[in-house]
Amino acid sequence: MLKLGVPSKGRLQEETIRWFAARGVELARVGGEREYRGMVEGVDGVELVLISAGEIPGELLAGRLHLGVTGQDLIRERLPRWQDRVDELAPMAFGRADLVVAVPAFWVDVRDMGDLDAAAGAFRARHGHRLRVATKYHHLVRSFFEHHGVADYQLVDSQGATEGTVKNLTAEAIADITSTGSTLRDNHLRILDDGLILQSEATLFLSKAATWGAPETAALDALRTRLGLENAPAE
Ligand SMILES: Nc1ncnc2c1ncn2[C@@H]1O[C@H](COP(=O)(O)OP(=O)(O)OP(=O)(O)O)[C@@H](O)[C@H]1O
Ligand SMILES: O=P(O)(O)OC[C@H]1O[C@H](OP(=O)(O)OP(=O)(O)O)[C@H](O)[C@@H]1O
Repeated sequence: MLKLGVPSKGRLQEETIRWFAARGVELARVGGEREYRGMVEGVDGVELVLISAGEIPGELLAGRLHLGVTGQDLIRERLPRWQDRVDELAPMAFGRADLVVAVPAFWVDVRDMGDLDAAAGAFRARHGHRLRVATKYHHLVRSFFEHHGVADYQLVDSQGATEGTVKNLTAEAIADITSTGSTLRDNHLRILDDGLILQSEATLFLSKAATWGAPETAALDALRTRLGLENAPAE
C-alpha cells in the first residue's frame, strides 16, 4: 500500500482535506475523532495516515510514508539536504507563512541584517554576553545568519509564544513564522528589511526513501492522474 500522511490536527488539517476533496479524493477518518487511521476514497491502494504536521518530515525521511502533506518550512528545517530526500509534488496554496527575523520596534537604528551585526557586537561589549535570538527553526536561522555574516549571537530555543521572549527578557530578537503579522505587531516587534528567511506553504511531498514497488508506483500514478499532477517530477 502507498502510505499518505496528512496532518491529524492543527491549522493544516481542514484545508488538506478540502484540497483533496476539490480534486475528487475523499480523505476520511476511520472511527472516532481521536482515531488516527483513515481511508482514501477515489483511488485504490492508498492508505491514509493521520499524524502531526511536525512529524511528517521525519516519517518521509525514514520512508515510513510514501507521500506527506506538511509545510515547506518544516521540511527545510528538519531534513538536511532535503532535495535529496523528498520531491515537492504539489504546492497547495494554503498554510502560507513567512519565516522572518524581527527585532524590538524601538531599535530604530537596526533596519537590516548588517545593522543587526553591528548591534550584536555592541551588545556583547555592553552586556558581556551575546545577543540572543529565540526560535524553533535552529538550522534555517543559523544558515541565514551565516549567509549574512552575522556570528556574534546565540540561539535560544523557543517552541511556542516566541514573540513573547523579548518582553520576557529571555531574548533580544526572534526568528519565527508570521502570516497576518498581528502577533509581531502586538508584541512590538519589527521585521528587518532583509529579514525574510523563507516563504512557506503547505506542500504534497514524495519520499525518496520509501519502498516504491509496483503496487505503490501504480497507486501513485492513479493519484497523480486524479489530482492532475501528471507532469510532476518522477521519484
Ligand atoms: N500563522 C501561522 N503560524 C504558524 N504556522 C503557520 C501559520 N500559517 C501557516 N503555518 C504553517 O503550518 C505548519 C505548522 O502547522 P501546525 O502548527 O498545525 O503543525 P505542528 O507544528 O505539527 O503542530 P502541533 O505540534 O500542534 O501538531 C507550518 O508549516 C507553518 O509554516
Ligand atoms: O502573523 P500571525 O497571523 O499573527 O501568526 C503568527 C503566529 O502564529 C504562530 O503561532 P501559533 O499559533 O502556532 O502558536 P505558537 O506560538 O504556540 O507556535 C506563529 O508561531 C506566530 O506566533
